[in-house]
Amino acid sequence: MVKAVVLGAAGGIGQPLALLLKSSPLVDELGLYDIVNTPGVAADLSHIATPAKVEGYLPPDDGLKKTLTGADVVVIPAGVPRKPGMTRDDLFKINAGIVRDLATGIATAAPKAFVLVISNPVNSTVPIVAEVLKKHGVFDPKRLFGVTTLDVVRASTFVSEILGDLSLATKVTVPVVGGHSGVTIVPLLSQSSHPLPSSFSEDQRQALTTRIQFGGDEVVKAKDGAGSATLSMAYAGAEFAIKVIRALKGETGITAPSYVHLTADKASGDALKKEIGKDLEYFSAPIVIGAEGVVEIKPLGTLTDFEKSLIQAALPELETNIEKGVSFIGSSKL
Ligand SMILES: NC(=O)c1ccc[n+]([C@@H]2O[C@H](COP(=O)([O-])OP(=O)(O)OC[C@H]3O[C@@H](n4cnc5c(N)ncnc54)[C@H](O)[C@@H]3O)[C@@H](O)[C@H]2O)c1
Ligand SMILES: O=C(O)C[C@H](O)C(=O)O
Repeated sequence: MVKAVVLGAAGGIGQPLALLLKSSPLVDELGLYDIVNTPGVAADLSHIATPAKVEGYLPPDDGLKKTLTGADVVVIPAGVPRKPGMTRDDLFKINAGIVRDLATGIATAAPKAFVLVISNPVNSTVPIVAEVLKKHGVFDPKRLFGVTTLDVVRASTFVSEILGDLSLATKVTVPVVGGHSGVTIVPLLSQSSHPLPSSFSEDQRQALTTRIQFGGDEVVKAKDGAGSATLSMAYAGAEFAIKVIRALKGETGITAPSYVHLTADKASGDALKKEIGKDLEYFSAPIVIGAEGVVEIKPLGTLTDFEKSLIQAALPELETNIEKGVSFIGSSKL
């Protein structure tokens, strides 16, 4: 039996994500929580002829606790999205408190659940969840995941566009490492499963890298004040959540990208710190997931000089973002 929960389930990401989870035969129970509209979303989804039993709760009457009780996987897309001109870090002011409060609920009602954080700024919200769980004495770094799948989905799509064959998009894999904001998003195009054409110039490589790093801004601009990526994020979030559920159910060797605490697997986490030359607490990389959570953080491997420079450019911002999340909980009363 697998119970999946979406916190922020009535939102732009939450609704299509809940739909995709309800569509999966791997989900037996689906708990939906938001500050608005979840009874309606749950009633609507509950008519779909798939096995998952759906329930929706609002804050009154211990709604968060009721949603989380028995959860195996909790996905968090709660919080405000960007408008044009904003950075993800600009969302910290509002989203940090939302994520803190939801993490407090998880710490008490579902301390063993796998927690998948979508809310931005991911580089800081993941540390916030970790610090809350630590304060409650229930932090297991193997079970906490920042969702960076959308960066990898974008890289697959953009590379397959360049290869002139969108049908390749589901087959092309490009590791994207670092974090989830601007320059902290580091695509490793040299490791693409489908190499770029040999005629591809350095300028084109730079432009493609920038497009992957700032893909989110493309959507924010196109939505023109109405929010950021929701549908592609729901697709990516469901892809990641389903992989986690398959691992929970005992499937081995599942690999997925995620922004994780580097003690989640000490040996490979330490090796990665050596590769990047910095003692960072969190980093995004392809990871192997098992029934207990993170099994291994994959090494970056051989990088081009350009990719090495991208990693170096990412580190200061990542460090600042992590510290901001950690100190927010350090100073807050739970
Ligand atoms: N990790 C990624 O790759 C990625 C991609 C896209 C968007 N995001 C982020 O996801 C978040 C949500 O984006 P969206 O477009 O769905 O926004 P949205 O405004 O459409 O939906 C957010 C939902 O969160 C709910 N919410 C607010 N406070 C809450 C609380 N305390 N408890 C429960 N629910 C609460 C709102 O009622 C709303 O339904 C944003 O922070 C956005 O930046 C991350
Ligand atoms: O760009 C955003 O603010 C949303 C999300 O992080 C994305 O990458 O699309």
